[in-house]
Amino acid sequence: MITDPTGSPQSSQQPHWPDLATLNAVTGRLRTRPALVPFSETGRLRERLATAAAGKAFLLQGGHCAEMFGPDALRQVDGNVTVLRQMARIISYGSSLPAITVGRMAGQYAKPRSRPTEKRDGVELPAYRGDAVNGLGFTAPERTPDPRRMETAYDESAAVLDRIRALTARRGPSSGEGDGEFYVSHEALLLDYEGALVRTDSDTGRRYAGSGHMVWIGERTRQLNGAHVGFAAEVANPVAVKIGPEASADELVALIGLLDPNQEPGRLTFITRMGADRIHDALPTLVEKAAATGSPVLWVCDPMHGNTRIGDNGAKTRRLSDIEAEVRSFVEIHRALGTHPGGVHLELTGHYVTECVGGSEPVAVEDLGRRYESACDPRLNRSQALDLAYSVADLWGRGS
Ligand SMILES: O=C[C@H](O)[C@H](O)COP(=O)(O)O
Ligand SMILES: C=C(OP(=O)(O)O)C(=O)O
Repeated sequence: MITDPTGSPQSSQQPHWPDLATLNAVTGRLRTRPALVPFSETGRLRERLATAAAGKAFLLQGGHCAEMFGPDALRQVDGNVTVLRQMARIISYGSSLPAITVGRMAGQYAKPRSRPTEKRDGVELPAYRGDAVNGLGFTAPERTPDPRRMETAYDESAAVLDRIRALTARRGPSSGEGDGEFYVSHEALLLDYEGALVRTDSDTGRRYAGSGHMVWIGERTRQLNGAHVGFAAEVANPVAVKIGPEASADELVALIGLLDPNQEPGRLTFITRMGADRIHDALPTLVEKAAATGSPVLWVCDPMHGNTRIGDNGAKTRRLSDIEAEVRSFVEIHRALGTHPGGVHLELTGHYVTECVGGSEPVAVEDLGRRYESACDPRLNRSQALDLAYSVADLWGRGS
């Protein structure tokens, strides 16, 4: 696991809020706000994911690496929803499986970082940790964590959800089955925010993360005794855990015991992010040992996070060919083991950016500086995302 140099193992990757009085006031106000998503929708997503775990549906999860605040970001929602729905149709058609579409949207405002600070020209400042924590601008005031940003994150999430609902409202009998269904997810990283938005369903008495339909725990925060796993264990949402190449089978078995002790289909997803060059060594044992527990876990491939490289200009990039290779290996491994490859988890945008290399409208290494707009990690642009959707449709279609 990637260790965290900044926080205690109990609650790693948390900001050092300088103003605790404001923090308490903000979390107090957040506790009075309604959940952002209805419990009924969250429950329905769990049912949908159960079908994916059984090999009868496909999970398409994707969106920005880091969502940002403001009108530009809100305008980009349309492009992201459109590309995800286009991908879902391509994949569904090619694989003959219904696609469950889940945005990395309406809450993806907090980022784990490899290093607590960033240095430029001899100046060292706190690293950007997502708009819910601090600003991207490289100045001391911008980079100082500000708890009031968590309230903005709530308001921005609500605005994004409104826009998604407007875009996905059924338009009549010609709209395909499931077209009105679009779910949202994000990394449950910022415990002050997530904790303040837990709500109890008075009908069932179950506790839900009210910040989104599905939440995941990142590779850097999945410590078995950590606060993030503890948080996920307490809520009834579908939860996912990112699994990198250093994970041990014992850790996965322990995560199953902690997060899905009753082995309920649709509850737990493992999102594996191994890297194209490591997946063949790392994944098979993990899948075999987890499957041996009888767990109905849903296996999803994130082919982005294990394939990040640093380009000549110092910026992070990813090659579409590596991304496709990891997805191909993921499918081959699951097919060989008799388990189900359940879907993909992607960083993408519906807009034309030049952050990842390759594709049928190729982005070359020399193009990377042209439209590199991500606040954190490189995303597939619309054309690359559609290229990948065709490869995925072909891979899943061959096995059906
Ligand atoms: O999106 C994921 C992580 O936040 C990201 O990969 C960490 O990036 P860093 O290594 O630049 O901190
Ligand atoms: C940080 C992320 O991934 P990981 O935890 O797999 O590194 C992410 O998906 O934003």
